[in-house]
Amino acid sequence: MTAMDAFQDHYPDNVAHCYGCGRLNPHGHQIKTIWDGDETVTVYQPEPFHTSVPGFAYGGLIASLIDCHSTGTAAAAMYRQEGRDMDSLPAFRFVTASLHVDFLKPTPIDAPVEIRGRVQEIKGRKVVVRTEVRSGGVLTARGEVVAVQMPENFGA
Ligand SMILES: CCCCCCCCCCCCCC(=O)SCCNC(=O)CCNC(=O)[C@H](O)C(C)(C)COP(=O)(O)OP(=O)(O)OC[C@H]1O[C@@H](n2cnc3c(N)ncnc32)[C@H](O)[C@@H]1OP(=O)(O)O
Repeated sequence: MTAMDAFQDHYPDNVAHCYGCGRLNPHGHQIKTIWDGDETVTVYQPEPFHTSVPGFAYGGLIASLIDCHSTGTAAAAMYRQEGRDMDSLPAFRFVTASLHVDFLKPTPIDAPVEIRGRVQEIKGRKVVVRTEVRSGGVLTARGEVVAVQMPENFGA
């Protein structure tokens, strides 16, 4: 896999500024998510400034990674279901309707974090994604996101 295979590299410029996943946001996490069979995978290295308790990552960072991993997974899953390339139009754009996180153990800050996602449900404009977060192979958090296709009048 090359970096250009990441879902986020296919986001149109007008939705590529998200703090978690936008490749055009120089201050953001710029996560990169790919397929691994029926699962999706993101690997992210926390920075020292993401600290909560010294030695461990801030929970908001973990939530943010789960969030954007899941909205990316939702878009990719919809393209896959339709048998379409992620660059094809019209674009499937998803926003977060609901984000649930269970923090099971502290997540070390000095090792890469791996997030794996699975699509639980696709129904109309809604995709439910479940995720597991691991550090050094240890499960530290679980997430569930309800992602909904962005309406034309988003924010109106
Ligand atoms: C190449 C790919 C391109 C990809 C582009 C990527 C873009 C990158 C962007 C990065 C983003 C990064 C992430 C971010 O940070 S996104 C920023 C944070 N999120 C927002 O600002 C979203 C704000 N909310 C809204 O705009 C609306 O509420 C939305 C659009 C979400 C739904 O309002 P809408 O009127 O459209 O929905 P509906 O009523 O027709 O319902 C539809 C279905 O959804 C279900 N539902 C709704 N709400 C909830 C809820 N709270 N819990 C559980 N389920 C909920 C509902 O039951 C129904 O399901 P069902 O009953 O049919 O089963």
